[in-house]
Amino acid sequence: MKLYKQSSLIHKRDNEITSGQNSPYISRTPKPPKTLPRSINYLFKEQRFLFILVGILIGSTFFIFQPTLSRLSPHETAQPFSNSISRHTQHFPSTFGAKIGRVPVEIGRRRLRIVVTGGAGFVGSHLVDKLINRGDEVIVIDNFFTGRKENLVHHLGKPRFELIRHDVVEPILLEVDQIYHLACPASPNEFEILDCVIHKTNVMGTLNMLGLAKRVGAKFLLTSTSEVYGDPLEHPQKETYWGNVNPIGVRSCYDEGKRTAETLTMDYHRGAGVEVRALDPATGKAGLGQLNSDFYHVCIARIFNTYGPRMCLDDGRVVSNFVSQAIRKQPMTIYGDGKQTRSFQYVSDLVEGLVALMESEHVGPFNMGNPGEFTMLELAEVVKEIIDPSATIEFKPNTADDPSKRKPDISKAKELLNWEPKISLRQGLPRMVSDFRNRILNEDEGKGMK
Ligand SMILES: O=c1ccn([C@@H]2O[C@H](COP(=O)(O)OP(=O)(O)O[C@H]3OC[C@@H](O)[C@H](O)[C@H]3O)[C@@H](O)[C@H]2O)c(=O)[nH]1
Repeated sequence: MKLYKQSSLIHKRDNEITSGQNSPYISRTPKPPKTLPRSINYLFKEQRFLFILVGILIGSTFFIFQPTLSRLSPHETAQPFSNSISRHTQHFPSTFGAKIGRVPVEIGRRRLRIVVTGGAGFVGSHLVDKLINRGDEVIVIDNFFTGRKENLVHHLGKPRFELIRHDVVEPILLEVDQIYHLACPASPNEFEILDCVIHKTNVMGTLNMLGLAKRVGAKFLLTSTSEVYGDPLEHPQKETYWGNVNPIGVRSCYDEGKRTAETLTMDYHRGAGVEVRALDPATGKAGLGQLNSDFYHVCIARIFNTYGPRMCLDDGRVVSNFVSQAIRKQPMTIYGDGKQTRSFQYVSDLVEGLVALMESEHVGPFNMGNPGEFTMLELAEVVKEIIDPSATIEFKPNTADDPSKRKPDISKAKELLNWEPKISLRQGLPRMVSDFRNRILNEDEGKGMK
């Protein structure tokens, strides 16, 4: 009863305030119609409605701009490769000022900082294109031994791109999430003249990049080669095949160098979770066990013969040689009897495979190549068909230890990475030919850029 009286008193006072002529609030608060329910009346009183509107406005402004802000400063909150598994997330293929969707933060993908060693080279520069286009930050390390600035000229000046002249045989410290390690001359032409350099690059360069990955907690991808199978006795080659390599031959700097690089990579991988015991100098006995808890996430791709735009015109590899020769109206040089086989993969297929591997949880090694197999005589016929039906061929002695056949078994990559090449030789060659024609026409190609 007493309560009822009090509440009716309050109610009465309320009515007095809202309806009293002398109240200081009266002139500012719009008078709600008497017929509205009490809760609506309450909303209109004392500018409550205005405050609610302002609150909604501030809240929605935050959600509109938050994805943009998180894209502009990703590394303050960087967790090493925590977001690298992103095949099902949305990418933002834009630089500053370009379209950035109004997407809730959880759906957006954090921008990664990625280093590509050998990024000014043929394969490296195509990989850089892919990473920049999907919205990541890319640092290229290249000593320009075989790489060319011209391959990256379209990225120079972009805020998400950096180019460092550096030889990977020297250590370097960079805060990155992923490392694609491609740096190494890869043409048999270079194997004989750069043998020590190639071996050193494969061993020291890989060690340095693995050390960097370990130190900053980055994921590491090694680009190895089909050359680890040597002159294979198994055909096609599966990843389980150990190879048939001459350890002291003219190609061994590359073959054995890459085999060592694979070994080092797996050593680092196996180092994760291993208990490390040091000898106690005082007692000479094993000291306290210390669990090596670092997570060395590595993966290995074994790359088969690859071709495409930006290959060096005269690097000595068979596809670039035949294409240049046919365009220049010179005879195509076939080494040996031309019956040796290779499988040729278009560069964009390889780039897709490398990215799929990096984004996966698999270590590999994975063969990456196009299983279509051609003799060199057949390849010459395809080049004739596409460039010049009147092109001629010329036989030359073959080089030592040349593998007699090679064709990848890619069932492992198909199954685990859901990857397989899409572009056939007849589809890919014309794309390379137009790039070669332009560069051959331009006599100063590359010279002014170095
Ligand atoms: O003008 C030429 C050049 C090469 N060839 C032959 O064509 C075949 C392929 O030779 P390439 O030099 O293109 O490539 P290779 O298969 O020998 O080595 C390549 O293997 C895989 C990659 O990792 C490396 O880029 C590279 O070492 C060889 O049998 C070679 O003797 C020619 O018949 N004529």
